[in-house]
Amino acid sequence: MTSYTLPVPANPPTAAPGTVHTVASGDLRLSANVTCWPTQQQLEADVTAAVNALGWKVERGHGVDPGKGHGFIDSQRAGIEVFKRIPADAPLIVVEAVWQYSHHVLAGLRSHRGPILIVANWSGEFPGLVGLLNLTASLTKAGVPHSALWSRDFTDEWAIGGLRTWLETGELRHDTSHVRDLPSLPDDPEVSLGRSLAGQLATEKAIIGVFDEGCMGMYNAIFDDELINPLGIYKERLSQSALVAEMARVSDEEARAVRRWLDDAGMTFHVGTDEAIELTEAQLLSQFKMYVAALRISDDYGLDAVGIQYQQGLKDVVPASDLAEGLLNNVQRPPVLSRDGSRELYPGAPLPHFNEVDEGVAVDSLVTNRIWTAMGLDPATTLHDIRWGERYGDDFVWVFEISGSVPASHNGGYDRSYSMRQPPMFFPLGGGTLSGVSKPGEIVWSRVFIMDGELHVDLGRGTVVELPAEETQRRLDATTPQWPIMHAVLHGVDRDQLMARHKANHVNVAYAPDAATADKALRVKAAMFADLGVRVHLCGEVNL
Ligand SMILES: C[C@H](O)[C@@H](O)[C@@H](O)C(=O)CO
Repeated sequence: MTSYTLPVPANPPTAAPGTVHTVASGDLRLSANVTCWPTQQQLEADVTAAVNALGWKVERGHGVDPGKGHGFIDSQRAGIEVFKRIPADAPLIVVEAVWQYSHHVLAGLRSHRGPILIVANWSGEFPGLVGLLNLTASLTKAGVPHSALWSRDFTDEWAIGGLRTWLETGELRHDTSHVRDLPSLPDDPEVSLGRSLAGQLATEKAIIGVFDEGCMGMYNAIFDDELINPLGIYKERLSQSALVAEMARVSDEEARAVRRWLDDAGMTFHVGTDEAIELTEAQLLSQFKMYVAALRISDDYGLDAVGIQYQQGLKDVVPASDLAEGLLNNVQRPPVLSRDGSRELYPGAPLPHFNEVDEGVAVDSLVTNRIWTAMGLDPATTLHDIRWGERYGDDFVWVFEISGSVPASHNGGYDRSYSMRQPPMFFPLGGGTLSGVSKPGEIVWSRVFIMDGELHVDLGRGTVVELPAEETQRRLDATTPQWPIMHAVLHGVDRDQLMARHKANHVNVAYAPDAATADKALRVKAAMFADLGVRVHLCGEVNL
């Protein structure tokens, strides 16, 4: 007998035959969970009907909290508690109609032994597909086997077939034949440029500034130092509190000068007076102070790229970081001087900004910035959420839609860019976007991700198409009208192939002036990443 207090072993529940368990991971923000709850209920009803029709029962792993007004797992702690009550060997479906924080369910999914399926509704209304892509990417980084499926309402043959396969075999494989490994590259001017830039980065090194790591549960977006240091990339860990402190040192006059510059450049600000639902002059002033402060701190630390998390803390202190982020990513931007007024900071160049401190985007933006600059191209780059998409004419046209800002050059300039108040359900203190419709043109798209403990990159080509104004508006209205939109057609990659393969909710894009130059830039990028030791995959039709 021992006198020590031993923990009482939990009595794990056993799986009932023919029963599928479901969970729903949610946002941390109550307002988002409450607003999106009816849509989630509809998706859960659709998925339950489909599973029942295949002869299986569905048991929801957690209840609805009437006090909160939703039934989402809304924290990591809540997720850990929910998973204690789910039989570890039962088939489990994570049902997502919303943007969700992957870490809410990661702990439970890591130790779950039964088959795991992540499903989302093919709808742009809320970022459920974006949530699915983050969770599958996070599980890929964590090495947790899983399958994924998406459908408008789970009544179509394709989705029902997929569901049946998963229920019968515990696994669902999709066609990813569009992906191939990079072949060895001939020594030509592009390959040689890629290799020299890789050599320079690895030896001279670069610093990415991270204002508070780990945004919105995006486990996939945290890149360990051990993985990025060999590329020559080092992190400077910064606190968002320091950003707020620096903002307080920026004068109103300096912030107003930023506004005057943007007004002169032709940008439109949709302002009002109601802080709760409209963009106000006070919100904008704060955002311009953040822009100046971010550049000053970046200069202090000698940063080569910077990322501001904004969520988990800063969203309750100051208006959105997006406007500052979009400005930083553009070559032409309001000048900012050092505190003593003696130097312009990062003159004539963007300071690559990686939204939501997505460190995969940080690595990519840095590499893109160097290649595009060396080739004499506009180095403005951004991430987008892979939000949704539909066919238009002969093409499947994606809605790439970042949650707040793009560099103005992607919209064709400041005079084609506008700022709207960020949606209150995600952004209680408001702040303006840097929005617009991305100009038609040729792009290189990419994603750096972690799989099997190594860095990988998917590279592909695409064309941004122009759609009639009413179709653009329909797509904006079907998603988040305040946010910047890109109508992207990916070359040789269909809808389901992208969804099945892409290991992130984010995709990086950069423009080239024509197809031949975009092909060349992609070749430089492939060569540079390969030389840095990143495993390069080509997706779809790529002219190497
Ligand atoms: C505001 C929302 O939470 C967005 O931030 C979310 O949909 C994303 O952008 C995820 O990348």
